[in-house]
Amino acid sequence: MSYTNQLVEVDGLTQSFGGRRVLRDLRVSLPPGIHALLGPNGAGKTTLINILSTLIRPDAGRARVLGLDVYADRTQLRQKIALTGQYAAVDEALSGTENLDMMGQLFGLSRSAARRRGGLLLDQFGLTASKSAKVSTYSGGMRRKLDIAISLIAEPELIFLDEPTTGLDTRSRQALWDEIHRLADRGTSVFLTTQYLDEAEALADQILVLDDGRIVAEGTADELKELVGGAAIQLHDGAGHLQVEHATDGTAADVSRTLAELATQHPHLAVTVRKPSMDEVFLQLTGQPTEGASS
Ligand SMILES: Nc1ncnc2c1ncn2[C@@H]1O[C@H](COP(=O)(O)OP(=O)(O)OP(=O)(O)O)[C@@H](O)[C@H]1O
Repeated sequence: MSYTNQLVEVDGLTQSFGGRRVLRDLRVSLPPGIHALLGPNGAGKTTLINILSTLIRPDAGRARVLGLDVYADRTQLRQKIALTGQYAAVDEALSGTENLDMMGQLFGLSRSAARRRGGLLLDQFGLTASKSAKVSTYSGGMRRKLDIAISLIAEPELIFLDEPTTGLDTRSRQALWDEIHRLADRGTSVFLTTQYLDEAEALADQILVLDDGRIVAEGTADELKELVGGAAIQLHDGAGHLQVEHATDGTAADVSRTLAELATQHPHLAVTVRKPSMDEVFLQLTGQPTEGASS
């Protein structure tokens, strides 16, 4: 297998904790870009992100990120990636600005560049008013935002975001989405886990669905929707009960031909063209609704 140019290459990756298999013989190959890992609670998402970001040594199999082995080349790899979700980088005794200054300079930015970019990130995440206060006085949400800002300061080649918007307010969530798009435009790849399907759909080029330690589906949001069946024409009675469902490829020609047939048989039923939502896709693939499912 050639590992050149791939962002992530995983082959036969297996991980167990206390005799329980959490990842099962994973095979994944991802080009640079934005990738979302979706899965229900306990599916193994954090375990996979921890292996790819060098925090855990896998039991068996190979994993390469940016062409580097996650264990053998971990020192080199750590200089090219950033990981959020653990608050590990945040120093409680320093202010928000000081944390960003320090991490920016650790990643090789000049003092003035670190201060400038740090100021921008503090502003984007709504932390400007608290920038001089010690982090020990921050709320949980504020720490989370600062953790994300810190990981974005050096514009790494690849950033891992473990459920980055869980618990964030709408403004910060939007700020993070904007920042992810901006980073991607500048060539930084993103690998994120999320329970929000709209987030995966809005951000990711490719979505991996992980269930019980296995990748059960992979593709763009549209490709995943195709997997659970394409569009359908539905006819409802006056009480809103579904009476007839007819598959369609969704094209105008097919919809109009099908409707012409249905109209003669059921002239008084109401027509809807239904497309599967990402929530339905997720439910069908994993058998579980998502926490973030809105419908
Ligand atoms: N260090 C560990 N020791 C023992 N069991 C672990 C360890 N880390 C994870 N597990 C178990 O492995 C399984 C997968 O956990 P993981 O955190 O990877 O799932 P997840 O998909 O990220 O879930 P969530 O969405 O709830 O965060 C869980 O059953 C968890 O309890």
